[in-house]
Amino acid sequence: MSTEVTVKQLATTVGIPVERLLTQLQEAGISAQAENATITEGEKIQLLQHLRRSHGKKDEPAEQPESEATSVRRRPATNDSRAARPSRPAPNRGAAPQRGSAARTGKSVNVEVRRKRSFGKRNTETPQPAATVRTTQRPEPERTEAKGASPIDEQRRRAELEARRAEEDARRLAEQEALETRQREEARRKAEADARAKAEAEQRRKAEEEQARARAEAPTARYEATEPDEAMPVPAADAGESESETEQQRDERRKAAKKHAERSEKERLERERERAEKDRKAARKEPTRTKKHDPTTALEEETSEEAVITRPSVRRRKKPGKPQLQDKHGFQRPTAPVVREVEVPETISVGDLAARMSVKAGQVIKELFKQGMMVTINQTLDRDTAMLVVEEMGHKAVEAKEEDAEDALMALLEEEVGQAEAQSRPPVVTIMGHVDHGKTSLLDYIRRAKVAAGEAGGITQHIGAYHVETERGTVSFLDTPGHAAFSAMRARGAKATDIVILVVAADDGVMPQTIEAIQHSKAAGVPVVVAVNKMDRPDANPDRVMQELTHHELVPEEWGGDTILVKVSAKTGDGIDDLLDAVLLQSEVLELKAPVEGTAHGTIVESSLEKGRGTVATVLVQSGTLRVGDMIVSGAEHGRVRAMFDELGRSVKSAGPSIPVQVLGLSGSPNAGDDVIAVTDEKRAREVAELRRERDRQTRMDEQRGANLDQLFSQLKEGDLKSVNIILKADVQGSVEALKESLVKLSNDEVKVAVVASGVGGITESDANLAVTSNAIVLGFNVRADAASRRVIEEQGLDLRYYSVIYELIDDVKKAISGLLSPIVTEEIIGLAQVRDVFRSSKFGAIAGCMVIEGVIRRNSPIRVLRNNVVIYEGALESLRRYKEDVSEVKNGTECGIGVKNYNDVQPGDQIEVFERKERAREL
Ligand SMILES: Nc1nc2c(ncn2[C@@H]2O[C@H](COP(=O)(O)OP(=O)(O)OP(=O)(O)O)[C@@H](O)[C@H]2O)c(=O)[nH]1
Repeated sequence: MSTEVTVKQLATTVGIPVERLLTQLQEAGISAQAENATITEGEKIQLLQHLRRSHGKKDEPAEQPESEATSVRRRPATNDSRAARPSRPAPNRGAAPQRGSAARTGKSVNVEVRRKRSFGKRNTETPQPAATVRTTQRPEPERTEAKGASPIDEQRRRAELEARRAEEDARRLAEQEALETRQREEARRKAEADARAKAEAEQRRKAEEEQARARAEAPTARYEATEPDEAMPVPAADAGESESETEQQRDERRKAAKKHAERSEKERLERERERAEKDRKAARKEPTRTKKHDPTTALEEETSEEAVITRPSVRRRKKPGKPQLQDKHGFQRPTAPVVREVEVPETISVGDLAARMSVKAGQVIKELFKQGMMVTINQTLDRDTAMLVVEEMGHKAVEAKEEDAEDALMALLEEEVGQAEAQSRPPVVTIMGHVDHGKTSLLDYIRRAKVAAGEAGGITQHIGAYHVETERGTVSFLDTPGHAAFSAMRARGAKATDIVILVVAADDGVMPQTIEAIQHSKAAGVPVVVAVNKMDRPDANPDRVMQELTHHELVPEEWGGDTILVKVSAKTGDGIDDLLDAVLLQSEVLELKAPVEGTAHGTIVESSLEKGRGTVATVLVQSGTLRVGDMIVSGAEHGRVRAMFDELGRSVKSAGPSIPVQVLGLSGSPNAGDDVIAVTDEKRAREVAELRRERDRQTRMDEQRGANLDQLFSQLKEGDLKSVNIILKADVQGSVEALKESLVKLSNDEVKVAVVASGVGGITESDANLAVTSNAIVLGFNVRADAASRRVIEEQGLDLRYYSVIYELIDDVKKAISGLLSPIVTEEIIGLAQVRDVFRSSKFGAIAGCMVIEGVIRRNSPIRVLRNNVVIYEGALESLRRYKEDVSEVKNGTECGIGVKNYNDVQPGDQIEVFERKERAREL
């Protein structure tokens, strides 16, 4: 590496004009005439020495001891009276360590300052250390003795200036060298890169040429094959063929290569552009996501999390969308009809049913129209109709199992009963038997009260319940008219009876209703205790009774069977204690138990509406304890227990298991056999009651429709089949149930008996209208038709009949449908009197001051007392007076005084009906 520089370069380095440098060179004796003349290293030193000399500096030998780092020391000694201060080092010099030796003699201080300059570091850093070293080897007048203030200072300043300049020169030279080196290095690298690029291009071109040649012609290929290892001279080898052709080919190849390069470049640029675009998008998303994750506030964080969570989910949803779209054109209509399983609740609206079948409501309406029903979209359908529609429309209908308020209540009750501790309870006994075999007399004897005597026709009509305390224990009795009410209660799911006492008159033996009673008892799984009654009668034949009973699988114990049989007389009371013993023994065998504490649960034995008292329901408590103030739900009714009475009319506060009580407070009359449940919550009671009411309404509608359909059926399809439609009203629910059951059973192969409607209370206009539409006979049992209904009945020519004896009513219907239309004795009302006031007479008791409003009142005719169109008493007249005179009859529109025999409870507002038994032809 040469260290020679031109004059111009040196002038530039030193920072002086070229002319001046040339002059200085000439002065120094260096022969450099032009600016591009070279100056050697030696000449540089020569110039330097000349310059120093020209500035009056002491000439120092050029040869200094060689060292990597030259130290220049200065030891200025002063005898300054003041404290000597170290001289300030030049800014571009390294900090020199100061070492002061403080030798104080009197007031004078000797200060020695030593400076040290080091160039070693720069030398090592510089790529060309030789030049630098040489430059730094310049002898400098560093050691100067201070002699006198002014010349010494001047000399030092000059020396320092000179040194600085020399140093500057050296630095510039070093920098120049470094710059040159860098430039040379760069040039070299560039040359190498160019050469490499050229070689690569040449190589590429050669490869392309080879390929082209290989494709083009074989001779060329052969030619090339002769000189395979000559890479660069290939074009020259081509020149051997034809110069112009080669040139042309080369141009073409070049063009092709260029095109190819351009295409490659274009593709590359395209790829880069795409990549850049992708990166740009990613960069755009990235800050958003990081921003969302930035938890500056809790709310923001939450929001951002939501966004982060929802965003991919949206994408996820979107992704599968694409194939779906692609597949869309492949959609095909289903080839087979879709059959759905439709759950049908108890009631459902047309609209809801359509929705469950996934069809339009119009289709359901159309279907129903086809079946003869005009409905609207909001109309409610019962389950049967809805299921029929579902099946008709080709779907599968299943009954929906719904957990409604009633189910929930029942579940709760079962749970409570299951948890409560069960205790022994009294047996509940039902007395059954044939007519007049002595059921009422037996119960009466047991209760020590005379009830039988006052009953109309000598037959039990009201279904009651009583409990009696005997010396041997408590027994509760249900007094029912035969087995009809018993079976009606059973039909409602009530199992109120534990033991049946089957009364068989010893003088009469087993009769048809005795057999029916046995069958009902067996069907219910209730054990039977036989009471062979009327043993006091001389013609009593208990053996015959036992004999007949064995035909019906009741074998008495004394004959080796397991049936307890007790011979009694309701008249004399003989054997009654034995009968009660037998009942209690049977109950012990049955181990009857029920929880005493907890929610009360029972059964309605009977219920009726009484003026001033509202609904009066006889409830048999079966488990728990019913208390006054309890909220109860019974059938479709509910209410709070206002008061409770026992069978003797005494007010009671509570009733435990197996105890019957009369309950006041229900919202309406429930049916015999309906359950009674005490609930804590009135809301729940109302819900359950409403649910059941709606169900009952639907059932009634079905019943009505069924009756009409039957009639239609009998008229249109089977001309031979006759249907007798009946509307039945009675004074108490028990009678309604018993009559209904008996009437329906009268149906035979030729005639069908249908009870279109039935209920408790007087016959109303609505009943009459229903009778018109359903072409029904109206039967009143101990009830009467009000004025409005009578008008309708007369206008329409309907058949209205009143009865006060169950078996008369049933027999009438029975005989009528059996074709026994022989004239029979019937009742005919001949007069009606309205009670205006009641007077007390010492001789006759209560005397009713009346106005005859219909017909005629006759002295010797039987009468009935009506209150709110319900018969409350039946008997005879004690007295009939007009102006204190006894008269035999009083006509319509006349006032009179009536005394009722053995009855003193007549009240103003009551009606007294006078009737006669007349013989007339059957109309049924
Ligand atoms: N001699 C005698 N007569 C009796 C006895 N038990 C009942 N009677 C009479 O038999 C008749 C009918 O008695 P009831 O008690 O009304 O018979 P019932 O079975 O209740 O009749 P229904 O209510 O119509 O089912 C009455 O006249 C009673 O006086 C008895 O043990 N001996």
